[in-house]
Amino acid sequence: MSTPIRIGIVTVSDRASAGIYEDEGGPAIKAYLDRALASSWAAVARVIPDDRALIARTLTALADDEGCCLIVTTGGTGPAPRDVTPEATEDVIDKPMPGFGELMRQVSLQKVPTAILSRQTAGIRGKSLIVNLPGRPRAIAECLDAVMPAIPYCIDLIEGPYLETDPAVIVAFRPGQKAKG
Ligand SMILES: Nc1ncnc2c1ncn2[C@@H]1O[C@H](COP(=O)(O)OP(=O)(O)OP(=O)(O)O)[C@@H](O)[C@H]1O
Ligand SMILES: Nc1nc2c(c(=O)[nH]1)N[C@H]1C(S)=C(S)[C@@H](COP(=O)(O)O)O[C@H]1N2
Repeated sequence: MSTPIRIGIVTVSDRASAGIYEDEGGPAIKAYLDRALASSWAAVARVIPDDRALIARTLTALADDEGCCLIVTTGGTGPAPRDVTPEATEDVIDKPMPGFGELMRQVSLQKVPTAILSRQTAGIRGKSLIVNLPGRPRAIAECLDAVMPAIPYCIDLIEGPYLETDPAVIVAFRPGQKAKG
């Protein structure tokens, strides 16, 4: 039996982690991936406060111990004093992938002028791709729609599992391969 594809979902929010409000971000990422992915996969979800060392430890554990090929974070990307998700991401990655943040800010700017306030980034740790999303739950689909087409091929390149998407939702682009569907 092949190992199931594991994807980390990390909500970074002081208030959601304290139970002051219900986390909508993590479930929105899971719902998005359930729609977009045709491969069977399992979510490894965490809800944690905006603490740089804890975020870094959580990302490391999901990549190294839980074997997640993709880790999507939500929250903590802005300019506020406690927003440190990009710093924690940079603490643990071997390789930055700046195109993700650039593209997500560009598409988000079509939706909201404050898109430039997000410092969201991405990078590779071992065989894991880490992608930051802003905290507002509605930002999740706005950002993932933009970067999702490139994610399966990125995971191929880092020798992760072969991720299939539902082409009715997202067409995965793999250079040299005809689009399916
Ligand atoms: N996980 C979440 N679930 C539901 N709503 C959220 C979540 N994260 C953020 N939001 C909403 O988006 C707004 C902006 O998110 P942001 O990440 O800036 O929160 P924040 O002000 O840093 O506070 P916190 O870290 O306590 O979520 C929040 O005020 C909240 O209304
Ligand atoms: N697509 C999208 N991007 C967005 C937003 C949004 O609503 N949609 N909110 C912006 C706002 S208001 C902020 S402050 C920054 C940082 O948000 P965070 O600190 O919750 O990560 O993301 C920005 N990017």
